[in-house]
Amino acid sequence: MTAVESPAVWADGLRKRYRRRVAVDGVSFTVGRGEVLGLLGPNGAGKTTVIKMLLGLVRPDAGETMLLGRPSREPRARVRVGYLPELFRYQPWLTAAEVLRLHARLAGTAADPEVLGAVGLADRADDRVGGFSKGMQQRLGLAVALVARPELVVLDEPTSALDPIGRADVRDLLLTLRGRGVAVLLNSHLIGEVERVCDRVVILDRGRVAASGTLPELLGGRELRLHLDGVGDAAATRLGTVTARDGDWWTIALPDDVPALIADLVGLGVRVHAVEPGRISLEDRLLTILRGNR
Ligand SMILES: Nc1ncnc2c1ncn2[C@@H]1O[C@H](COP(=O)(O)OP(=O)(O)OP(=O)(O)O)[C@@H](O)[C@H]1O
Repeated sequence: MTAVESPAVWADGLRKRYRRRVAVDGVSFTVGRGEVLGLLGPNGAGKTTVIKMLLGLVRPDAGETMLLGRPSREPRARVRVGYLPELFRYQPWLTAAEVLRLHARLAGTAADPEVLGAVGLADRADDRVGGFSKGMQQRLGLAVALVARPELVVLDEPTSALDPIGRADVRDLLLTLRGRGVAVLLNSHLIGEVERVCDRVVILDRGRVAASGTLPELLGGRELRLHLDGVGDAAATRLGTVTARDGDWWTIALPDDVPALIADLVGLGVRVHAVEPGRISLEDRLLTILRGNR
């Protein structure tokens, strides 16, 4: 496998323990070139620890990681990787342009001149970072992640300080990056954001992968939504696996034979007002997975 064909991220069997607390317990996943992968999970699930192990900032107790076809521990693997940490702070006495030049120099390249414009800071290039709002600092952090024209961008909560327009800008930016073949690993609690931009999702819970797949695999077409009244015990049993219920709306696992189900429900005295394909939200899916995991 050449470096070009290899996935942007390859992680196999990652484990990390802090004293007696197991933070990450056998996590494996890949991020393809040009793919946007969302890392989701509750507080303390191990997302940031996984990201830090990938980037060589935390040493795994076990497991292997490759970035862009090279072992992550090699500094050369990280040259084409942009990273926005969860907690970011830049030298307050430097201007935005100086911060970018510094980071480009550290990466051994020239700064991409378009990057401040891409994060909406073109007119603040010569202002000192100490005078930036939190959201502006986060935008600068994104610019830092992109300044060396990376092939992989790792973003840990990139929009936590941003207003709704800033979030929409970041979504557009991620889609532009994907269009250029840049891979993105996105850790975010903003599930709507993940649902809009990610091709694939890995859900971590208590240090393990609780579920993973493309959005259609996780959400699409495998459920049916029914608006029903008069559902007695026999009809409820006939419905099979109920994944969600909101008053008279029932969401069930997609049965093999929908017309047969409807005929049986009518036969059991149920009034069927509506039947529609169910595509549940990622948030509902996440909650179902996490609750099932308790
Ligand atoms: N440096 C550390 N020392 C001790 N424990 C740590 C350290 N870093 C992380 N942990 C523990 O590892 C677990 C996973 O933490 P991590 O920060 O990876 O979670 P997360 O999924 O990113 O959470 P959040 O969504 O709250 O940011 C937690 O129980 C945390 O307390």
